[in-house]
Amino acid sequence: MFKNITALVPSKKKVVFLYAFLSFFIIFTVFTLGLYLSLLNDLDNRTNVAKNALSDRMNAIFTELKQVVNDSSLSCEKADITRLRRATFYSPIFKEFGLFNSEFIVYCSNLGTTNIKIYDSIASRITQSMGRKTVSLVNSNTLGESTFFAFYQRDDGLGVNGLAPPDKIAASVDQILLPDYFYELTLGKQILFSNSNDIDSRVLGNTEVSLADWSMTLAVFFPSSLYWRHLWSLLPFIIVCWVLLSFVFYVGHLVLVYYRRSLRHCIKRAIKNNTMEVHFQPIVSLTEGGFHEMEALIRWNSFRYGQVSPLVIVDMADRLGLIDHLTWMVIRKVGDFYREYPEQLRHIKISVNVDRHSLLKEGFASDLAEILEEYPELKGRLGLEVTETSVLDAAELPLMVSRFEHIKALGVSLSVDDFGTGYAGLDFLRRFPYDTLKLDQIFIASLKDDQFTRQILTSVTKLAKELNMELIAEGVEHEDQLNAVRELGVDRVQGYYFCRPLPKEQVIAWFEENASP
Ligand SMILES: Nc1nc2c(ncn2[C@@H]2O[C@H](COP(=O)(O)O[C@H]3[C@@H](O)[C@H](n4cnc5c(=O)[nH]c(N)nc54)O[C@@H]3COP(=O)(O)O)[C@@H](O)[C@H]2O)c(=O)[nH]1
Repeated sequence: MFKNITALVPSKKKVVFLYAFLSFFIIFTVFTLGLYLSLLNDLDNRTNVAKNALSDRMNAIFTELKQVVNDSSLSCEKADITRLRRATFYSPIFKEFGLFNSEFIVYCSNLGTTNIKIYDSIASRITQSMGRKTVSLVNSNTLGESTFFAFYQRDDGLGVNGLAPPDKIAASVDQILLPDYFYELTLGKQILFSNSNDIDSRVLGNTEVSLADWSMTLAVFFPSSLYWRHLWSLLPFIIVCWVLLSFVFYVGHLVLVYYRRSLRHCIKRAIKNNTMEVHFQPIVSLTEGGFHEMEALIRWNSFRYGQVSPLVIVDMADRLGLIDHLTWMVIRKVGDFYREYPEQLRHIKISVNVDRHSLLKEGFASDLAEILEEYPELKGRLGLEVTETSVLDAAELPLMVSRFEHIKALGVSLSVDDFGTGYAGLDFLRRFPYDTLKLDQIFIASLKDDQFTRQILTSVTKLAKELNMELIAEGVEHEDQLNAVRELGVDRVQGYYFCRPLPKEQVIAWFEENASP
């Protein structure tokens, strides 16, 4: 048995390993997934910032073009060329400026006089655009490759174009996205700038934004190398969190183990799992010389705490709000006892201890009625022993009387337990329709030698007889006590003198041994 139980309890090494594994799994999942989501979020944010920067750059480009055209005229004199050269020199973006007329002929550039016709497609885009501005990728004579051109035309037909290397446009995006992300900037269907061919690993995510005014699209890619780099840099932090979480789990485990081993938790579990036992103590009738009654008493042998006193069980059950559970458990066990030994218990009444506060509860009598339905063998044979542990207030008195009537109507008898130690006085007896009065063992112990106790018990016995109540003397341990009780005229006796509370099989054996021939 012990071997089996200890085999079920994991060793400290196993527990530590389990929590270390569990916390590693949690920390690893949280960090890997969290990092992935946060980088995706960063990708979106930075792409939007890059889009705004690109938009600002485009606005700056046209502010510059407007400045150039406002300083220019339709001539291409030396002074005009010098002005264009100076503008090129000071421009952070443009490498060349050209002036064009209303026929879209570029007649002057910072290199000198020219006569280049702007493509019709571009010319029509300029005329159709809002504010007469457009951008395009055109093959440049100067650079000998496809490059970026921006066009602006004033209302009077004088226009300016500016040539800029694509990387100057992309510089605004570079500052925001590099070195983490790769991107591709397209103008219409042509690629203006791209470093996506340099992607060194798998792409884990991508996002795309467009600047509709300029037909530009910015596609940004999130490479797995970025993810692994970040994860690697988080490693010390991951390890610290792993150790901390393992520690928290382990401490939580110790607290849980401590709680589960506490008496409070063990009692709670035993009541809920119905693992407590009930012992039975016979009550002997002196005149009839037999026994027709027993008291059911809770017993619990805890694996951890050994034999636990019923006083502790009852007190704890009360504090845990499980006192009614306990009562129903005992009553059901009494019902099971009747079912198991129908013959031997045919004429035996069994009483169960009940907390007075339980009786006052609204649902008590109906719950009791349900149990009586479940166990018909209890009808007419079940008794409840109530200890008066506190004074009843004005509101409780009539309530208690009605509860008593309800319970008695179910065929259940009622006894005052421990009479003389609680709040049950003589006046109390007159008010409540108890069937039996149990004299507390403290009185029985001093009955033989104490004149005062004898006088009290004589009056109580007299009153009980007047009220038609049965009397039981509790705690009779010795013959002289038995004689004193007999002299008092008490008929029923419970005590170690006759029998201690016994498990069901033993009490049946005791009955069989002590049955009158
Ligand atoms: N609400 C519930 N209360 C219960 C239940 N089971 C028990 N109890 C109450 O716990 C108190 C202690 O009970 P226990 O230790 O079982 O003691 C009982 C007897 O064993 C003891 N007894 C009987 N004869 C003698 C004797 O000759 N000498 C001696 N020293 N003790 C003896 O008396 C106790 C019975 O008391 P009572 O109930 O007042 O008749 C006790 O208050 C129980 O009521 C339960 O299921 N529910």
